[in-house]
Amino acid sequence: MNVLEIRNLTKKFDDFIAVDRISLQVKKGEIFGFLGANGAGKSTTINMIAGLLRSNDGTIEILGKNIMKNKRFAKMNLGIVPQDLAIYEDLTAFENVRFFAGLYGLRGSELDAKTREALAFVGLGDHHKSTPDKFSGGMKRRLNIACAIAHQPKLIIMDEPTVGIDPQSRNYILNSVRKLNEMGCTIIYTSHYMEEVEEICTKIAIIDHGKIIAEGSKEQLKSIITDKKEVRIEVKTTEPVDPAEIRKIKGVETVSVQENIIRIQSDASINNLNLILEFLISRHIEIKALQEKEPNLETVFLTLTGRNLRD
Ligand SMILES: Nc1ncnc2c1ncn2[C@@H]1O[C@H](COP(=O)(O)OP(=O)(O)OP(=O)(O)O)[C@@H](O)[C@H]1O
Repeated sequence: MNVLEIRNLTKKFDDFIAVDRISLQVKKGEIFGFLGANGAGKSTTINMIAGLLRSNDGTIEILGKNIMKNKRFAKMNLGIVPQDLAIYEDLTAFENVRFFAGLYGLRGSELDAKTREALAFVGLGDHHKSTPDKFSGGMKRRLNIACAIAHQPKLIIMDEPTVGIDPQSRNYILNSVRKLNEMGCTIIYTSHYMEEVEEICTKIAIIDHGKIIAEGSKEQLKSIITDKKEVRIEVKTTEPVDPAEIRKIKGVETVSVQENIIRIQSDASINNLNLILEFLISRHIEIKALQEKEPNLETVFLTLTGRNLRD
C-alpha cells in the first residue's frame, strides 16, 4: 500500500518551475530519502504535501486519499519536522508539544499522555518543564521532532533534522528515526548528509532542478555507476597538487582535493593506479595511505548531477 502517492506535481513561482511534474510513491514501512542540492525543490515539494503551498498541477494522496479533498484526514496522518525549528522559546517543552499535538486534533487526557510519550521518546522527559531557550541545538531539534510525532502520524516527513548539531544528538535522532520506523511509521527523510541517507534509507529519490532524476534502493542507484572506480589517497600535504594535472592522467574523470585527501574517480576499465602514483611521486608528494573505494551515493550524485551535494 502506498502511504504517499504523488502524480505530476508541479509548482511555478511566476515563470520559474521549482517542481516539475514530480511523480513518486512511498510504500508503507519505507524510510524514503529525498536527496537534492540547495534549491533542487525539496522544501517546495514538502510544503505542498503539508498543504502549506498550493500546487499548479498534479495530485497528492496520503493513504489513498487526495489531500485537498480530505484535509483533516491528511493532517491527522502526517507529521512534519520542518527544517527551520518550529518551537516557541517562551513555552515549556511540554507546552510546545501539547500545542502542536492539539493542532493535530488530540484532546483532553489523551493529549497530555501522548505529549508525555513523545517527550520521553526523544529523550526530553526530564526536561518537560524547561523552556527551549536553555536547550542545546540538538535538544531543540529533538523537541521539534516531538512536536511532529505526538499525534502518532502514519507518515513523518523530516526536512534536514540533523543540521548543525553535535554527533551525540545526531545519533540519537537517527536511532529515533529507526525506532519510529520499527513502530510502523513510514518516513521521508531529506538530508544534505549523504552518509546518513545511505545509512538509514531503504529507498532514495534524487531530485535536481525540480525533477526526479533517479530513484531506487542504494544498490540500484550504485549500479548506475558500476563503470566507475574511486581511489582515496591520503598524503602528508596536498600543497603542490594541481587537480587539473591529475585530471590529465589516462582514465581520470573527476578529482577532488580536501585537506590532505585526494579523491580520484576513474573509468573502471582503465588501470591507471600506477600512473597516478608515478605522478604524485614525481611531484615529491608523500603518500601516507591509499584505499580503493566502493562507489557510494556521493559518487552517484556527482555523476548524475555534475555537482557535489554540498556545493
Ligand atoms: N516563494 C518562492 N518564490 C520564488 N521562488 C521560490 C519560492 N520558494 C522557493 N523558490 C525557489 O524554488 C527553488 C526550489 O526551492 P526549495 O526551497 O524547494 O529547494 P530545496 O531543495 O528545499 O533547497 P534547500 O535545501 O536549500 O531548502 C529555488 O530555486 C528557490 O529559490
